[in-house]
Amino acid sequence: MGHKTLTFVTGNVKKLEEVRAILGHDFPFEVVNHKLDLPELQGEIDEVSIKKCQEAASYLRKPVFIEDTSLCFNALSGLPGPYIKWFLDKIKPEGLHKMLTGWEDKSAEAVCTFAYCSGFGDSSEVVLFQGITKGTIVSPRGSRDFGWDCIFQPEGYDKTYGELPKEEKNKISHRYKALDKLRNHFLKIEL
Ligand SMILES: O=c1[nH]c(=O)c2ncn([C@@H]3O[C@H](COP(=O)(O)OP(=O)(O)OP(=O)(O)O)[C@@H](O)[C@H]3O)c2[nH]1
Ligand SMILES: [Mg+2]
Repeated sequence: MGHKTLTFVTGNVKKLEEVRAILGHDFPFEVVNHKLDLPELQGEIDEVSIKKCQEAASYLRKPVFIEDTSLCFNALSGLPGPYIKWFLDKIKPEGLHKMLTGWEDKSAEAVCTFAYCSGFGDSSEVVLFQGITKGTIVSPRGSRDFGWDCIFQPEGYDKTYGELPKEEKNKISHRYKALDKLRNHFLKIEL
């Protein structure tokens, strides 16, 4: 069991750190990282993840999994959504918070979608594992180590992801919820 591997294609070291921490030592597959900055199609969350996964699998010519993270503002009908990376790059956490000035509704959803492709080629089937954590967009507080953590305050908490200890975030996060589904899937199937 211990020698089975799963290839996780991501260029984001913070994601990789969280994935390893959340899956922990009990997960019977070794997660091997392949660092690749993949082209990302525009569209709805599921579509973006499916294409990203097929792209990675056909490039590496082997089964892989990828992850795509969206931050969806309810007042903006789900935007920035899968485009959060570019918004964050250009306007930083402060700008993201300011985007909601003028809107009473500051609620948001952090959406994590893992996609696994067991073959390669354009028609290969892709399985999705999605986790959603609801929260509120607040002015930046806490660690700026990772993306927009400092402006996302999960529902039921008075701290942002950036203020919570890593172990706490990893128990309630969008990524944790998605990985829980992925874990159950891989525990059930024989690779
Ligand atoms: O504060 C955060 N807490 C998180 O839990 C989190 N997860 C992702 N992100 C950021 O949101 C964008 C997603 O874009 P994204 O999914 O395309 O990622 P990426 O391009 O960095 O890596 P990858 O596509 O190679 O895997 C990128 O800016 C990520 O840094 C997070 N920020
Ligand atoms: Mg990306």
